[in-house]
Amino acid sequence: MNSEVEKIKRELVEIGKRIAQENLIVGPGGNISAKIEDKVYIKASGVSFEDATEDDYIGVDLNSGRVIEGDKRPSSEIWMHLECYKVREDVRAVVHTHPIYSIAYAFQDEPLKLFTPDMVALLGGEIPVVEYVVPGGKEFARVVGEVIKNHNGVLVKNHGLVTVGSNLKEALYRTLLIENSIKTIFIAKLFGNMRFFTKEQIEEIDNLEVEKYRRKLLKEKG
Ligand SMILES: O=C(O)[C@@H](O)C(=O)COP(=O)(O)O
Repeated sequence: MNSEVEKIKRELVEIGKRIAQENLIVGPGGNISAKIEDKVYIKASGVSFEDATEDDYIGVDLNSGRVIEGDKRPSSEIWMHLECYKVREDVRAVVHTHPIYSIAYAFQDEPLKLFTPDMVALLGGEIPVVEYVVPGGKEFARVVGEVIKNHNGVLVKNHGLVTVGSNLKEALYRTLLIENSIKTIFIAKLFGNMRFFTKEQIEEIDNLEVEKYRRKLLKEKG
């Protein structure tokens, strides 16, 4: 195994454990992957993030979906992960989780709009909601891929959240930020007031040199 593969598998294990600690899934729910050239390393199906070791991350050929490394079955969401890489050259990592607030929010039929500088800098735009699709198939992959062409995440009704990034950390931070932002909306509505950014405010933040620097750092270092 080459050192790049060893490194990515170590990172997959680490990020998977963080996902479990953050309660973004329960038991074997959710899956993550990372791309190296024309190979994708993805969690094995049915394995819990908290238990997963490096051997539970399976190498799959990006174009055919054929297993090329590992002796377990890859995640049932392999087609969705491959589709995210195929629709966007810049995507190098995919995180799929089942976060409580995100699932609840998706029933509102409203895209998640931006209301903090972090959201503008990290999410890069609103997060759409799509209708429920049977998990694990090519239709699910198609529906998610359609949104990922132009967005860094998608909320799937009755299911969960998918985020992408140029590395695993960026994809994970997007998941955490979406879940936290939805918690904020929930609390703000209890207090009684809530205000989203205007188009002008978003553009203003997007053009700030300090935000460009922060974004660049995360993309480079992961
Ligand atoms: O919700 C599902 O069934 C899947 O999307 C899932 O999260 C876990 O599937 P595996 O990766 O096959 O364990």
